[in-house]
Amino acid sequence: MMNYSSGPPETESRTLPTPAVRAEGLTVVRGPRTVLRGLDFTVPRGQITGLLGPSGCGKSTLMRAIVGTQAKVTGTLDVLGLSAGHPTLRTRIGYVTQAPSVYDDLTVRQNLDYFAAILTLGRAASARRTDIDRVLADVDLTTHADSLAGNLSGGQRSRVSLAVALLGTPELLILDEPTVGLDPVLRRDLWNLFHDIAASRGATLLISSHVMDEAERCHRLLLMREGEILADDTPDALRTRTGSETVEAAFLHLVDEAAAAGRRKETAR
Ligand SMILES: Nc1ncnc2c1ncn2[C@@H]1O[C@H](COP(=O)(O)OP(=O)(O)OP(=O)(O)O)[C@@H](O)[C@H]1O
Repeated sequence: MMNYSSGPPETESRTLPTPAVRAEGLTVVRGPRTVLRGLDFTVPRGQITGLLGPSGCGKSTLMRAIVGTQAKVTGTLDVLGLSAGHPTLRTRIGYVTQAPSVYDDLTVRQNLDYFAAILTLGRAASARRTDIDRVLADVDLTTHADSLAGNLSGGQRSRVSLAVALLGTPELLILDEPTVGLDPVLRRDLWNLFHDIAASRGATLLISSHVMDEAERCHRLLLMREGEILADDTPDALRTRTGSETVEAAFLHLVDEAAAAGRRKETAR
């Protein structure tokens, strides 16, 4: 079983003053529904934190709140020591949504140049080119730089989206289900890339997934269900605490535990 719970990122997080994300009583209302209910958690710096839970539990909503694009957010939500949505966070956070934001009729390099120009208005083309060459190498797409995005495979398109997010050398990367629909080899390659990014530049990655086996690849986990955090721990600690072989079994154990606690509360009324 993979174990990413020890090593340099842990050491780094202990020496840095503030967590990458700190939430207290975080609540989000969407339409008539309270989608996130009073969440308390932190995301440590320099590590990969997996945000896992079933479809519809509120992962994307939480990510949007952290990035600052979600309305009706109450409670405390600090990101890199500032209030979520603070204008100076714009270049310090990279965000990849579920739908790859790539223009099919542009080449990979043209896509990156377009987003680089938006990110820092008025920047010289030669400076943009340096950044573009760097992120192309980061995601291993240098040889596809002049291919039309529309002709790329699903995994390659995901890597173009990731390259866009890496343009500003972000301290915090928020990746919403980046491996969905990819084959096992591409998924493994992308996870290796995420670990490279965390290790080589000390970046913090918050990665959502509803595939529980991806949990084993994270340093820490936030397990969510129905708008609440069920657990905030390392994969090892979760397995040990619940006496489970896998994070999936630990998750199911916690779901049963929460349901039993709910029933006890009802009976006591
Ligand atoms: N615009 C909206 N108005 C009202 N409710 C919404 C809106 N968008 C999403 N929701 C609800 O908010 C809840 C959380 O949605 P969210 O997309 O955050 O979940 P998720 O865990 O990311 O799901 P998935 O894994 O399927 O992407 C869902 O129950 C959804 O129906």
